[in-house]
Amino acid sequence: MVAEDAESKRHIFLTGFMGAGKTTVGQALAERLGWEFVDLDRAIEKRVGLSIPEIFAQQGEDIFRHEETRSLQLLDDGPGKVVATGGGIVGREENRRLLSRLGKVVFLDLPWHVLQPRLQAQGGRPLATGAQGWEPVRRLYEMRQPYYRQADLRIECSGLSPWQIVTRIVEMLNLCPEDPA
Ligand SMILES: Nc1ncnc2c1ncn2[C@@H]1O[C@H](COP(=O)(O)OP(=O)(O)OP(=O)(O)O)[C@@H](O)[C@H]1O
Ligand SMILES: O=C(O)C1=C[C@@H](O)[C@@H](O)[C@H](O)C1
Ligand SMILES: [Mg+2]
Repeated sequence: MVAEDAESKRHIFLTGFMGAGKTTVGQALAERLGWEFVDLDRAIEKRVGLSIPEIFAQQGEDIFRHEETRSLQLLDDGPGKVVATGGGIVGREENRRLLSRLGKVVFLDLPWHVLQPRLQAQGGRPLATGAQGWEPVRRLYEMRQPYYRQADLRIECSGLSPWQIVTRIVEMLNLCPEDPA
């Protein structure tokens, strides 16, 4: 059992829907802080030896979700890391407990009308292909909002560059106030 003290809450987790900028902002935040960056989706792909679309197609979503929880449990005891999570990580209660126990959770909040074109342009996400139209994806977005909103910090990202978002996170979490952006 990990104690819920400042020492155990060392990581910074970026959460938010698919396409919200977790990877982009996470990399920039890690660079700004000089911390290691971890992308949980990439960590799962490496451990399983398959891409996320392959895991969903060959093993199913349940196995993917199991691996997702595992990837949180496997975050080691080393120094704080900036962690970009998968868009669905907030779906499991166990994950939500792990996130808040292990670090500060930052929700990158964007309205659906900004996210949808990004998802359409990029493709490659099993739960957001648009193959059944975009309404089921929008519903998933809406369903997850209350869970994302349990974060320690919510950043309204509309109209902000990744670097501006990073500056806001650093300021709001008081991460290195002596170091100007
Ligand atoms: N603040 C921003 N302003 C404009 N475009 C952005 C911003 N942040 C990210 N993007 C762009 O949005 C797209 C999605 O970003 P990114 O891959 O970082 O999101 P994500 O939340 O990690 O998505 P997922 O993990 O679901 O694939 C990319 O094309 C990225 O360049
Ligand atoms: O929102 C989701 O459920 C997902 C988001 C991606 O980051 C991946 O974790 C996977 O494609 C599932
Ligand atoms: Mg990502």
